[in-house]
Amino acid sequence: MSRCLIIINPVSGGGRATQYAMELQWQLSTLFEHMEVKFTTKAGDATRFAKEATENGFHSVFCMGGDGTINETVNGIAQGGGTSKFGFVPVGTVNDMSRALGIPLEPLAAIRALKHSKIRHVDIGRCNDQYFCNNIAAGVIPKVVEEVTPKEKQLLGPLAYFVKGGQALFTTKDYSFHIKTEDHDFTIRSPLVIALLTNVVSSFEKFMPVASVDDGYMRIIIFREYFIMDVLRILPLILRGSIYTSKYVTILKVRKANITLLDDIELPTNMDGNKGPLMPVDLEVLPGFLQVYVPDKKKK
Ligand SMILES: Nc1ncnc2c1ncn2[C@@H]1O[C@H](COP(=O)(O)OP(=O)(O)OP(=O)(O)O)[C@@H](O)[C@H]1O
Repeated sequence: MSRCLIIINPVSGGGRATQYAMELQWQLSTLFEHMEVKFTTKAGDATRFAKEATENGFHSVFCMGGDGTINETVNGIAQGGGTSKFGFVPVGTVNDMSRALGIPLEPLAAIRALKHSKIRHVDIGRCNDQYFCNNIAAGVIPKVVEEVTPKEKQLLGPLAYFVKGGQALFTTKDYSFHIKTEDHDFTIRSPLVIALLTNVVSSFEKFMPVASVDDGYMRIIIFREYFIMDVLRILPLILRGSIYTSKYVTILKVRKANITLLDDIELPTNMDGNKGPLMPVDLEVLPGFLQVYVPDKKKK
């Protein structure tokens, strides 16, 4: 009997998820004989639910939420052994994973697209003993991203992160990182380091156009030290999609990396929009690990 679990975060995207719960159940009832629905009540629930379902042989685990809920659910599937297939309906503010995978940003369209879906084997990253689907960032931006309030998200959508991130760029604070990969071993001062698996960061779909979700690599993007005046040049480059070829970043295409902070401070990271581990981080790409439902244009 094919079983699936649906995990719903009732607070994602300002509480939008619950209004689509029935529609999602109805859609999946045409694909699965047995369905369970679980609502999260706190951080960590989605990971626990997804881990249990994967360990118990559920064919698929779906979640409805933002990138934070997706991250938690994928962590659960990975911790449970990775056998369950993964699907999601985006109801968050930024929805980077939807953008990277071509899943409609409108929840009803994403639910309907499940009918004409196929499985794509997508890379995920391991960071210490956790997993990420899109990015892990350390430096000036992650600090302020955590300060974006639900009200700001509701009012401004992804722009809330852009405004805060833009403000953070004006904080020209640099950190000393030691970066070691298969081919590199060096120390560098930088205000912001991002390890990225896809082409999208904070809704900017042209951030890393040369990357794709299943190329088996992550890009380590190291922002160079810059001056306040440079910010006015950096922001348009990010918007235009040409930051990755600019003089403001160094990019390493790698499968593994170890990033250590040499300054004697605690620097938090941000992982797929959630609070990530403290430095140092040990990173590794797990190529094609996650089996994800994505729209199949041919079937449609
Ligand atoms: N019932 C709950 N009440 C409060 N927080 C919850 C609940 N269930 C889950 N969470 C936490 O909410 C966090 C944020 O969720 P998520 O990222 O999915 O939505 P969002 O913040 O609205 O979207 P975005 O990241 O795009 O801004 C998750 O990391 C999760 O730990």
